[in-house]
Amino acid sequence: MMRIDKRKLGDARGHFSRLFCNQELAGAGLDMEIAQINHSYSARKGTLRGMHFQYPPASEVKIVSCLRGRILDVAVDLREGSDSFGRWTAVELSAENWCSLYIPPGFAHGFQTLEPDVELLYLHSAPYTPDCEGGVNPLDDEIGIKWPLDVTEISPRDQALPTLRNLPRKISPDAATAPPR
Ligand SMILES: Cc1cn([C@H]2C[C@H](O)[C@@H](COP(=O)(O)OP(=O)(O)O[C@H]3O[C@H](C)C(=O)[C@H](O)[C@H]3O)O2)c(=O)[nH]c1=O
Repeated sequence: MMRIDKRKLGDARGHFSRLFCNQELAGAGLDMEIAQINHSYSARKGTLRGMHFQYPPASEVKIVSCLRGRILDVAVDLREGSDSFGRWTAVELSAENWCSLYIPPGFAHGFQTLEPDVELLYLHSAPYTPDCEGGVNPLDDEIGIKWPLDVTEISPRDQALPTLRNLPRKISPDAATAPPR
């Protein structure tokens, strides 16, 4: 995983920044072609979304940016055979810090809003493929994500996601990623 610190080019009018550049990413050894861009809005502080991923052949890179408000963004390593399998890591993303998170294939992604009225932008390297959708429970004690706030909103689907030990299958890191276009 990588935190991307985007440059804000400011002047008297405000600022400008580059949200995505595959040339710059390639320069940092990160490979990404955009297949889909998603935008989510969460009204309440404490909203929990996740932990989501897609199985091969639609496993995907995600680059997540917080355009409004502030979140704790979390990823869990689900790659079969990984030394950090089942471990989570978190980064605070906000409109203020203007950082993005690069999440490679094989990681589940989720977040909790730390303010009301949060908007997120997702860049995906694979299209939404319902047959490849996967998820792991964000409240699984075995993973032990330390969410900072009491959960105020969570979808029934996310509440019912399997725990780590009940995942139907792991994600083979060398399996095909985004389907051929
Ligand atoms: C991703 C997607 C979803 N949908 C449908 C499926 C559901 O009926 C509805 C909301 O999807 P979902 O409940 O998965 O939305 P979130 O819980 O906000 O999931 C999102 O937030 C978590 C943290 C992520 O990492 C996911 O990539 C991202 O999809 O939109 C579509 O129609 N097209 C799409 O591309």
